[in-house]
Order: sequence, then C-alpha cells, then structure tokens
Amino acid sequence: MPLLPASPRSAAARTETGRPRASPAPVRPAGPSGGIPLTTSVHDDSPSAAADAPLARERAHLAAARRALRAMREDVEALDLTDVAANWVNAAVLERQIEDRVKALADLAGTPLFFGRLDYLHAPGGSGAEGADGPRFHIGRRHVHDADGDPMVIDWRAPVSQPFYRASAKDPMGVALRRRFGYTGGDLTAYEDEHLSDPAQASATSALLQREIERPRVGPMRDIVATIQPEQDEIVRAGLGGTVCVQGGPGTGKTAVGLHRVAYLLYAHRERLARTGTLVIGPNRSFLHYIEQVLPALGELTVRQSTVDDLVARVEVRGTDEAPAAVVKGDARMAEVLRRALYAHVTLPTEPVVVVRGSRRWRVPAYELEEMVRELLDRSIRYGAAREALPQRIAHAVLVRMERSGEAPDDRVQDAVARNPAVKAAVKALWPPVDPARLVLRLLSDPDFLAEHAEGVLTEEERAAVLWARPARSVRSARWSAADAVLIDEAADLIERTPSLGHVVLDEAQDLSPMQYRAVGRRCSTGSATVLGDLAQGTTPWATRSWREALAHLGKEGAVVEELTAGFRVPTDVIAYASRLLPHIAPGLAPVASVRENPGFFEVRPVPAGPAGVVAACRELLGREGSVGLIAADARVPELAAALTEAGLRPLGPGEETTGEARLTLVPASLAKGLEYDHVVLDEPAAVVGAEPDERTGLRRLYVCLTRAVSGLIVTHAAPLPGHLAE
Ligand SMILES: Nc1ncnc2c1ncn2[C@@H]1O[C@H](COP(=O)(O)OP(=O)(O)OP(=O)(O)O)[C@@H](O)[C@H]1O
Repeated sequence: MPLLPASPRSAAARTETGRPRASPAPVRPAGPSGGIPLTTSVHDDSPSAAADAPLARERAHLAAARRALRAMREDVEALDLTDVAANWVNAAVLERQIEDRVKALADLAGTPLFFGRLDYLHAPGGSGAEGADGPRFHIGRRHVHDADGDPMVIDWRAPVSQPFYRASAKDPMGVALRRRFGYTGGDLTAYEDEHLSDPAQASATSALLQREIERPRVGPMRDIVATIQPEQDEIVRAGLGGTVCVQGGPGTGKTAVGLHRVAYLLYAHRERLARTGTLVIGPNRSFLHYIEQVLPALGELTVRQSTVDDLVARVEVRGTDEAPAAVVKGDARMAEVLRRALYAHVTLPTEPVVVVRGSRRWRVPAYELEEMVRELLDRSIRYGAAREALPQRIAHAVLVRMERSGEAPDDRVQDAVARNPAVKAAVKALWPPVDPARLVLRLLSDPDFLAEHAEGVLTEEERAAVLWARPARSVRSARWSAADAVLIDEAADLIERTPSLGHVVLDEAQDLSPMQYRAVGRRCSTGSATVLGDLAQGTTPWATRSWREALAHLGKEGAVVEELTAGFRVPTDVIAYASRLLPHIAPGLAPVASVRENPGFFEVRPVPAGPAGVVAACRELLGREGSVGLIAADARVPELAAALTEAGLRPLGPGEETTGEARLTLVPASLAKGLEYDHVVLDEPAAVVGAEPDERTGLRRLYVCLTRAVSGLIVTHAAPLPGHLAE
C-alpha cells in the first residue's frame, strides 16, 4: 500500500523546488578512486519550498510516524499483567520483556526514524503490469505501524528493504526510485533521489553518503545503517548457517559490518538466537566500550560483549609470559598435550569389583571392567561424561548377574549399586576426577609430567619455555598468565563440553593464538561465527598468517573468506603513506582504496626532543572540529600525559568517552587498535616500532597507529623515521 500520496515519477521531478546542495559534499561523478556511483541529486530545505513539496510531505510522514511510534510505546506500557501472569516469576519475566520492548521502541533524539525510501515499480511478486504503481516504503531502524497495523516505517533488515542497499542502475531489483534523507540534528532537512530505472541519468556520487562518511567523530561508534554498502550488505545478510570471515584493511568497516550482522541475524532468527545467544568478542575493554552503543541504537539490547580473556576467566590472571612461552602455550599442539595429560589419569583395572548386597556378593571381573573402560575411551564423549557413565555400566553388569541368578532388580537397584562404595572406589581409581586448573598447574610445574605427555609433540626447548621458573604451590597462589587461562579453558572443555552459542562475532581476530581460536570455536561449535580481521594489523607474536589456518583452529574449515577494500575512515594521503609499510608487514595484501572525498591533511613534522612540539600539535588540532587522538608508544604516555595536563589540556584515557568539551584522548599504541579519531597526532614512530619485540611487529603496530585518523594526521618526530616509511 502506498504510504504517501503516490505521484508519477515525472510529476515528482517537476514539482521539486529544492536546489542541489553545494556543500559540504558536492555531487560529482564517480571517479576511479572508488567513489560510490549513483544516479542522484540532492534537494534541501529552501524557504521557497511549497507546502506540498516532497520535503514537506516527507516531514509530515516523519511526524506521523513519530506519533505512531509513541502510540506503539504507550500500548506496551499500558499492558496489564494481572490476568496473564500465573505467578510472580512469570510476572517478573513478562515485566522485563515489556521494559525491554519499551526501550526498543524509544524515539531516540538525534536518531532519524527513517533514512530512506523505496518506490517499487510494481508490487513485489505482483503482475508487473505496465503502468501499475508499486508500493512505497520508508526504511528505518525499526518497524513502525499505524493504528490499523499498516507499516509507516519498515525495518532496514526486512527483505523489502534489501534493495535500498543493493539495487543499482544495472540491477534495479524492481525499484523505480531510491530516496536518501539527510538530517540536521533530528530534523529532516534534505533528500536525494536516484531513479534507478532511468538510463538517462548520469552516475554520480551520493552526497548524503559522502556527508555521512565525512562527518566529525565525537563520542562512541555509531551505526551505519543508512549507508551500508552493497559489498558490506552481502556480509551483513549472509545466512546464519555459515561462518563468514572478512579480511579488510583499516577502516573498511569490518567492525561496523560485524555489529550490523548481529542485528540482522537477531531480526531474521529472533527465536532461535534468543534461545542460543549471541556474543561479540573484541580485543580489549576500551574497544568494547567504544562499540557498545551501536547495537542498542539498532534496538538490540541482549547481545553480550566480551574479550577473549574474559571468556576464559576461570582463574585470576596476575602473571605475564615472555613471548617464547606464550607462543608455545598458544600453539594448537598444546591441546594434544592436555588431552594426553588428562587421559593419563585413566587406568586399566587389575582387580575385580565386588559389590556386597545383603548376604550376596556380586563380582565383576577385571577383564569386563577393562572392556567398559576401553569402550568409554573409544567413544567421543567428554572425560567427565564418561566418568559419570562408568558406575552405571558397572551397576548394569551387576544387575545382569542378579537377573541370571533369578532376581528381578529394577532401576532403583541399578542406581543403588552405582552408588555402592565399592563401585565408587573403583571408579575413583580407574577414572578419577580431574580439576582442569590443577592439571595445567602440574604440567607447567612438573618437568617429568610435562615431558611424559609432550613426548613427540613439543621439543625440549619448547618444554623448557613453558615450565614455570618457580613451580606454583596451589591454583590460588599461582601467577596465571592469559595464555595459561586459555589452557585451563581447553582442559575444562575436555572434561565437560562448553555450551555453544548461536552466533559469535570475533573482531580483530588476527591477534588470536590458535588456542584462543579453539576457545572461541567451542563457544560456537553448534552455531556460526563472523570472523573479522586484517592480517597486516596482527601484533602478537602468534598473529594469524592465513585465514584458512585460523578457521581450521576455530573448527569452521568451510567458511567463506570475503575481502573488503573500500576505506571509509582514512584519507587518501594518509592511507597511501601507511600503505608503504604493507610490503614489509603483509606482502600480497592490497592497499585500502579510500572513498573519502575530503583529502584531509597530512604532515610529517620534525620537532625538537621533548613533549613541547607534541603538545603544540595537539593544541593546533583542538582548534578544529571533532575528536583528537594523541597516539604514542606506551612508555612515552606518562611523560606526555604530564606535559598535556601542565599545558591545561588534560587528556582522556582510551576507555573514556569523548564529548564536545573533552575531545583529546591520549592513547597508548598498544590500545589504538579498532579506534578512530578525527585528528591524530602520532608521536615518534621509531619509539612505536622500537617498543615491540621484533621489527615486523613494530611496523605492524605503526601501521595500526597511522590508520586511526578520519580527517587528518600529524606525525611528530625528533628521532629519524623508520626507513620503511621512505618511498
Ligand atoms: N558504509 C559505511 N557508511 C558510512 N560509514 C562507514 C561505512 N562503513 C564503515 N564506516 C565507518 O568507517 C569507520 C571505520 O569502520 P570500522 O571501524 O568498522 O572499520 P574496521 O575495518 O573495523 O577498521 P580497523 O581495521 O581499523 O579496526 C567507522 O567510523 C564506520 O562507522
């Protein structure tokens, strides 16, 4: 059903009185640099616009949609639970659901209710008869309907919304007109039309899209729902059944795509994922803090976010590893060492089990017990499950004997026999309980135990690397490292299966060790994953070398690997400069092609030693609009923090949110990954490189730091620049 009075396309074009928008993003033909080709013109608010002009009508529709949304919210708020909830538990659950629903229906100030419109040529699936006017849909963050239940805004994730992201002049997907809306604050102030089926219109770049890409960045990450690109949309809407892996350079939208994919999957498979759960994994808490508002803004409030470290936190991590130890501990061969060490606890019986019941003794001979143990070892069930099954097997053997001698025991007798002290003692001896942390503690403390189970798996040198210099006395007192916690998690999974979620998004995946991939993989063993990363940004000693290998560790060998190459963050000059490092850090990877039109600014500035030059650069950039990030080698951060504070520019830490008043963040290089700022001062590249254990890792860290800027970058240096940055 048309939602606005439909007017024929030609008539609409005639009555439009707006003028093309000249700034900030002029309409221009798509160039070879990768501008986004559209057939478009922008119309904005103008005093001469007649009351019935399209913009006025769209505003009226927006106002009506807002009223309808309010009515939907009021309907939910007015729900009376007294009759429906049978008890207080049900009532509490329902109340929570209602609260969530009310929150999801909030009309967020500054978040447009719709951002696009599609005019179909014909009713989808209809006859397609000449002259038939198709329906018109406004596309927004959530579904809004009027009092009759007719849609006023369609959820961007609905199938009819898909052409908004994918339709092109080449394949209009049945769409006659695609309209994008521009907002200033919460006000609808502009629109831009593409007549997809009109071959006469020239290709141009979408000005509204450019405006969105180039907007200043202050505060946490925002959603990109109005401007998802076709190649991004393909990943966002990929089916729930398969795992997708995305390789993409800095600023190609991997994080954005991953988050929108979760929102899409929750829409398309709401019930299933409500049961099984979804999880977003990021590299550290400040990153998670930066992205945490994207999903709630899309109406999704139930997605858990976690770091890998938090995921495996069965012990308190208070220690660190030297790189050689961490590399071995993160190697997938450790899984085999753990498996062997665990199953070494199982022994084959030499004695029979004798169960005394009343005046009778029942004897299960050793060879029969051995058969049971061997059979359980052969089955692919967890150590703990087998341990639980063994007493029942023994009891069953006793029951068979009872029946043979004329007794008629029932299930209760079998349970009682299984709990018999003789059976319990036998099980404890044959298949003893194992605590995962104690198992790892012994492996890392006892050279003989490690040697026995790592025989033929780890070299002597590797064994020496992982052994603790001072063996720990207890699980509590051990100074566990992050890599140790992953080993404990692996051992725990060998004993008891880790529950699987429905879908996991793994961001900045390139930094995970094989053992960490396994830890994530078992959390989506019966679900699927979205793996996002950039091989060039891997800065751990065990960084991913190939996605195929990583996917195998994750247990998702069949996943498709997609590549994103259009860059939405970094200006052309800056990405060109950073890309000089690519041949040294990830040969074979294509440089990102920036789609930003604003060239931004880029300067490499020699400064005298000491913080004065850096402080001056920060002050200079604070004179511009948007956020400023000062990125420096971790060791230089305290000195720079003091200098900035003394200069009256007290900086925020990377976890703290930038605001209009506090726009300067001091970011240690080790935490810069995934973040972005309008303007960046990068302090002393040689120190960033020098802080890493090897040159390649150092250059990769530098690549990450060089690619955080949205509008401009000043590189300040007193020491010579790393030679690899020379052309
Ligand atoms: N289609 C789009 N429209 C508008 N902005 C976009 C689009 N895609 C990405 N962006 C913006 O580009 C910036 C970079 O995106 P994102 O952080 O997701 O990139 P990334 O590939 O994860 O980068 P990195 O490798 O540095 O972590 C973000 O501000 C994001 O909102």
